[in-house]
Amino acid sequence: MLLKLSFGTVKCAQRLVTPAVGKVRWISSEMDRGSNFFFRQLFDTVSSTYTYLLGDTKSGEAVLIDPVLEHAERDAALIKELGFKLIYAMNTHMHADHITGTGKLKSLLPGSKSVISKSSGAQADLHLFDGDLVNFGAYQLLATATPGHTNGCLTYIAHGQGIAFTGDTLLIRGCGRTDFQEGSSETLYKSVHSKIFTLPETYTLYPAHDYKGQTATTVGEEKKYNPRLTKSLKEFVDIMENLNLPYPKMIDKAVPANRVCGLY
Ligand SMILES: N[C@@H](CCC(=O)N[C@@H](CSS)C(=O)NCC(=O)O)C(=O)O
Ligand SMILES: [Fe+2]
Repeated sequence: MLLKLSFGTVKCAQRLVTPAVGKVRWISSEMDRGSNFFFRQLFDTVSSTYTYLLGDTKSGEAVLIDPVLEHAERDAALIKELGFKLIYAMNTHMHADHITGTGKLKSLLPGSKSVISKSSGAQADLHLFDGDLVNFGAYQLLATATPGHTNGCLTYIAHGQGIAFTGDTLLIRGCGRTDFQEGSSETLYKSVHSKIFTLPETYTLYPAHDYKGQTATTVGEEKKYNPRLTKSLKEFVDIMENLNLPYPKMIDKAVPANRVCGLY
């Protein structure tokens, strides 16, 4: 099933336009400074969560991936300041360690819609299925099902930019744990090997968390250096069974809240 999500053309905000060239230069993308693709990585120090703002500086349409409730005002202010119109507040999955900001952002930025996978079991304005395309301006994210950490985990791939947002499926030199929600080490291993490690090695990967201060990785690096996912399936399952991680402090509050976009 291919669901195309798109909004009508949105007029470029006045202050984003450089009259001489008719497009934005001063908030250029970190991906490709010659394009209209805008990228910004934001961070929550409490849960070590990365939030990503992506936008089309020409149309003004933007999406936000994995916003955190406590930073909804920060994110909304940045979006407004830059002249973007948020069309989708999206989650890679139903988080267990923090409450999503998608519900609050809908009221801070009227017109935006919350988005998550159908198989997450969470409420949202739009439910995604594997293979759906999320359009914002001239750009697209391909929603790719990568279950294992949870049933509903999606990796959002921007093939045009050679980047992907892996949520908790693949972390830098790590991966999401599989000992709660609908976790399955076998499923996660298959997801990574079939959907992420098959991408071009130059693709940059942006995870939902990092606990050591790193910001991004590449497919090639993880295929070579990931200490868990370079192993055989059997060794991987054994590693995952022996992680002995403490339960996320917020899990009992976060999961019920995230079933309803953080509005509880
Ligand atoms: N200590 C943190 C939770 C840390 C944690 O469990 N992180 C998750 C991603 S958030 S669901 C994870 O999958 N970690 C894998 C790993 O190897 O660290 C807290 O209490 O919130
Ligand atoms: Fe998670």
